[in-house]
Amino acid sequence: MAETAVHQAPVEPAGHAENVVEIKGLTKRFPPDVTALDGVSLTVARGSVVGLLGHNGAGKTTILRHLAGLLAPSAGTVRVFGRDPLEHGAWVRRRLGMLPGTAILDQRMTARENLRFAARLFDLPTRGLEERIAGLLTDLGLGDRLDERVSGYSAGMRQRASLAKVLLTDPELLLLDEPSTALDPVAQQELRGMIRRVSHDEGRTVVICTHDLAEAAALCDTVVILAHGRIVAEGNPAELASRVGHTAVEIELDPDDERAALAATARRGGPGANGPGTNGPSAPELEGPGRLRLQGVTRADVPAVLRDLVAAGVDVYAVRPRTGTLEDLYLTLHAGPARGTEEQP
Ligand SMILES: Nc1ncnc2c1ncn2[C@@H]1O[C@H](COP(=O)(O)OP(=O)(O)OP(=O)(O)O)[C@@H](O)[C@H]1O
Repeated sequence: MAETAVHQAPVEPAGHAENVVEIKGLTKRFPPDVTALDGVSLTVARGSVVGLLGHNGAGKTTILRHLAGLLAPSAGTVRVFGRDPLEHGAWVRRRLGMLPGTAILDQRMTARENLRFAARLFDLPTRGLEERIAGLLTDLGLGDRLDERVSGYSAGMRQRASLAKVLLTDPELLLLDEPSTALDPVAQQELRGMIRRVSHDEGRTVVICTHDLAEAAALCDTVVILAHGRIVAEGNPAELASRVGHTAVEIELDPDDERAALAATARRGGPGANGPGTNGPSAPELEGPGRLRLQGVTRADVPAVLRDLVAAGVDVYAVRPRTGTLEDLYLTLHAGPARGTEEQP
């Protein structure tokens, strides 16, 4: 995509602040009684890819809307390229590209026409524009479909054309709101590859909201897990997954012995057994016929677990420790109390 960048619009660079985004104590209340964000502090380093993860309603999109200067904080501060996006809305928006969850293409136009129209709205210079539009769409795999109406595109093609439109202004910061929702696995994979290219290869900073933990693990340098408008965990995906550690054990046994095995292992584990800050499920679970999973059990507990099983007359065929994943941490963190019932920090 580097060859298309030479035709970029002459926007004065945003400066070299190390953190492209700095959010401090951001709280957002919507009347009458919704607290969408509750004291969120977050920095996004230049060139990094940060994923915002969380259930529906956790506050992810509300963060993006503050970054784009579309919402005013109830409390706290937001800085993008060192400036307040409310005060310097046009300046900030000129340097960021937002792919919202909603459609941004006119279905009646072709992809090429959509980008030409956007270029006029953004007042981009016409010199080299046609080559840039064709180059962007080609780079995003739409080279042979440029002149087809968007209404005939698949969901994956529409998302790629939308990304091309967002990249038209050569933004330094990309805000992507669940870009691969509703895409099939192949289209998701393709879009992910393209996001990786425009972020890591081209050095853009990216904030991406996603429900897809595999996507977060594959794309993000840092993952921020939100629950009820607060950050509950933050770190790089591998580091976060390792917090869960080898705290689960999978036991293969005779399916006829499942009930006895559940009874024999029921007292193992317990709240907090998964490590500091976690309160995950600890009851034994059947993962499939003859496959029992014990959460909150470490390697050191295995001999005692086996003794219990043998005493209960259970035939054990195999015991495997299970490495923690980002998904384990996410599920563990979200097993916490519902909004409004949690303890205040
Ligand atoms: N304009 C608004 N008026 C009232 N409540 C709002 C408004 N915008 C968002 N909310 C509420 O704020 C909370 C956070 O919403 P937000 O859209 O940020 O969540 P999200 O994490 O992006 O969820 P999703 O994954 O469903 O997109 C929700 O309870 C939502 O209903």
